[in-house]
Amino acid sequence: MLSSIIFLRTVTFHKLAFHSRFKHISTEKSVELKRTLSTDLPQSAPPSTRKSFKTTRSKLEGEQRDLNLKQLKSNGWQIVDNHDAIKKDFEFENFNQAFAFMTRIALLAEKLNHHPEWSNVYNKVNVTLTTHDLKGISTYDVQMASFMDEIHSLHKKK
Ligand SMILES: C[C@H](O)[C@H](O)[C@H]1CNC2=NC(N)=NC(=O)C2=N1
Repeated sequence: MLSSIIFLRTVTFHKLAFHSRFKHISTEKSVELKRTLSTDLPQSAPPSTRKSFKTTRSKLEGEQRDLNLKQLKSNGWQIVDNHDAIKKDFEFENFNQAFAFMTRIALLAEKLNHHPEWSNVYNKVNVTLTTHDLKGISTYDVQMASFMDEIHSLHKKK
């Protein structure tokens, strides 16, 4: 009788110890993972871009197009001749940083169902953005470009 009580107390103690240790790690890790994988723009991003992911997808035309392309050009984006797209080459400290950038963008691409045309060689990522369904540059391309510039500013070559 006594031995079974001692046995049960021991088992209970180890269970509680395991749970609290595992729970601590999982909470900490899950918070870190959430932050790393977030597709929300960092707090440093201009408030306007943070809200813009809620907008619908529409092809840029007229004055809206001119204003947005002017802003993108000032951030180093170029218009691709022969097809309505924007492009930019990003450089990072190393491959790890380049891949971390691509991982963040990939999560946004899946969230928006809007995917970049891109290539990566070591610490460089070359990006072209256009909206195939609309055969041109859309609001999603502008939002993705802004997000790329914001994430690049966190990882870029010092
Ligand atoms: C079927 C799928 O939803 C569509 O092809 C999506 C996927 N990702 C996309 N990405 C881009 N850049 N343009 C699109 O038009 C597009 N369309």
